[in-house]
Amino acid sequence: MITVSGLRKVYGSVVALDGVDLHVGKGEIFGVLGQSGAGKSTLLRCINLLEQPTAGTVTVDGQELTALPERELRRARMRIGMIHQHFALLSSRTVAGNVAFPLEIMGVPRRERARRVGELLDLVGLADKAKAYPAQLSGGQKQRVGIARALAGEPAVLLSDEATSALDPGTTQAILALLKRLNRELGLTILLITHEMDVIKAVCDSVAIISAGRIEEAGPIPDLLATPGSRLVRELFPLPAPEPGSVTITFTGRQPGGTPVLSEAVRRFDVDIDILAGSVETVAGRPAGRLLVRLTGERADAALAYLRDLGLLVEVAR
Ligand SMILES: Nc1ncnc2c1ncn2[C@@H]1O[C@H](COP(=O)(O)OP(=O)(O)OP(=O)(O)O)[C@@H](O)[C@H]1O
Repeated sequence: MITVSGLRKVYGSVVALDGVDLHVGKGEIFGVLGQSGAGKSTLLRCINLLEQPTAGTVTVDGQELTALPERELRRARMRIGMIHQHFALLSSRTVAGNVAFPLEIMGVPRRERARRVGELLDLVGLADKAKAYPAQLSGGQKQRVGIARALAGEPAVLLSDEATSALDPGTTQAILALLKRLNRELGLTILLITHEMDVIKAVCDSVAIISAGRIEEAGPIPDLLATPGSRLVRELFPLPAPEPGSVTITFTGRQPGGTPVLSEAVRRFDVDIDILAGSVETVAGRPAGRLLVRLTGERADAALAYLRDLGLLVEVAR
């Protein structure tokens, strides 16, 4: 749905994007994770061509935006919704007026506009706030208005620029749940940028980690969880450096659910497992995590092979 190839953006002597390749599949929630200054906002602005890339191409929904003349680009941009960290609402307009704004620009007739605004406010759970002004809303409600407005043009993709960074943790989870629901119910493709791992954990199917204008690693989260040495895994589940002979076991979310795999290994192979450190969390709706253990017993190697067969990533420190 979104393909970015060889994207470069240079501001004077600053290389903000240094050859970025990215592919976001239809119906995916794709997260770009990176620290401040990594190039996330520049990437998002280059994807909807608010910023002209120095080099490279951007294709959205089959249309190469970097090849379009300005007039066609304006039309194509209407199919790209965007939500912002600080909501970017018009303070002099009501909630309904804010959501109606893009429809006015598109020339949608008044009655049709009113109908669409009603539907969109229903969709985001704000039907009772149509006549309120932004100043009368909570942060979470303002972001719901932002989302309704972004959906007005029936976009193929929604870009989210740190949309939950200004919200408290509870409100963040509610907004992420709303995005997930829109993704599922409307088949909406969402590309979000964030510096928060919690956002990635809560809703993303795929992730790209960006650092100094380059993509360090990218892919579906279950694939990255199963990749030895993955930076995502190291950041999600930090562990102390393993001593020689100790074993790092990564639960990739792919092992059969409901099986207590470690106690099963202990029983079957008559080994002892000493857990030295670990963390397990729900990632993309599945339990995943890492344990640092010491495994002892005559059949320790067979126990490790058994765990590998179950889809766990097992690494023995040398
Ligand atoms: N308009 C600009 N002019 C000059 N340099 C810029 C401009 N916009 C961004 N940069 C530089 O490009 C680099 C990437 O910035 P960008 O805003 O994309 O990072 P970011 O990952 O979004 O950071 P943050 O999370 O702090 O917003 C930074 O070094 C920044 O200073």
